[in-house]
Amino acid sequence: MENLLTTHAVTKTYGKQEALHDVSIHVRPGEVYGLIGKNGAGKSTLFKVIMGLAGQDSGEISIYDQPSVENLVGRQKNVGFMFGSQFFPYLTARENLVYTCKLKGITDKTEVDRVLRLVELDKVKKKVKSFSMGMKQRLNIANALVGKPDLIIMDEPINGLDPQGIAHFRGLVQKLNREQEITFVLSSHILGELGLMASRFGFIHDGELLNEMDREVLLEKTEDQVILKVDNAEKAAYLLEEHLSSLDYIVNGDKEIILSDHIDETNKIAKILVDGGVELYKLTPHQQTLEEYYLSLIHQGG
Ligand SMILES: Nc1ncnc2c1ncn2[C@@H]1O[C@H](COP(=O)(O)OP(=O)(O)OP(=O)(O)O)[C@@H](O)[C@H]1O
Repeated sequence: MENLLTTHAVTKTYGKQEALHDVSIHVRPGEVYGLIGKNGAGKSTLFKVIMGLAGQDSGEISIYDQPSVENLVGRQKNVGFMFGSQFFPYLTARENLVYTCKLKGITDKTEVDRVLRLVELDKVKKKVKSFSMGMKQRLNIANALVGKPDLIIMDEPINGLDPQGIAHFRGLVQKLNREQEITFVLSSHILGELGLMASRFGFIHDGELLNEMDREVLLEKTEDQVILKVDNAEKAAYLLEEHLSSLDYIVNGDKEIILSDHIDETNKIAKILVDGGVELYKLTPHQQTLEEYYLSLIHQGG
């Protein structure tokens, strides 16, 4: 089986608003797939369509290489889904999970203990209302783990977590991925948050999938740059274009230029600018961040 989950050219409109346009994603078994897109990009809609909670206008969903149009119940059984927390605050984690088991028709009495142990909530007795955000998130994962799904989909799971909570969440996802062989699809509007966690990425923007790529490829794309602070960015750009070949740069405001090539020639660059009468305040080497790469991807439209 090459892909565990695929969407084939899925399109979905709400009235006149096209939330998804021809979206095809490919999630392979065993990977942690990060779906990245800013607010309103279509992430939640795609997950709802995958889970059968919203109908698509056209296109298909396949899970385990099976077109799942007819098999909605099977789809929901095989996939653990987290879409915001919907727990009873006055019940404990265990009591909430007993309820989930009932909803899913699971009669195995050991299932609640199994999932509580996996997320390290088995010793916690207090009610969910006094849980921290991090504990609620672990309960969310436990909830998705009920019934031993092979695939867990989580919409914006990192939203609201502090750095320690994010680190714990990351460790848990990686452990479940490795030891329980669970495939994850996680969405975020911040690439950096999933940068350390996901092995593959899909970038969605205005309802369209711009690109899918492995993490190694993504990391190669974050390139070395040089940032020039000058008194006149427009004039500096003109001078550099005149003296250097194949120049890749962005003028950022009136006083800044971000250069992506000729970065080993900083002496030459400084001389061109100074000789041309541009005042050079600062020249700083810079490693483009994942977030900056993502913004440039959106800017280019793919
Ligand atoms: N039930 C709905 N009725 C009408 N429009 C909707 C509905 N749900 C989503 N949309 C619209 O579809 C587009 C995609 O929304 P969606 O919620 O899927 O994006 P998202 O990437 O999950 O963003 P967010 O993180 O803000 O939820 C948006 O323009 C949104 O306004």
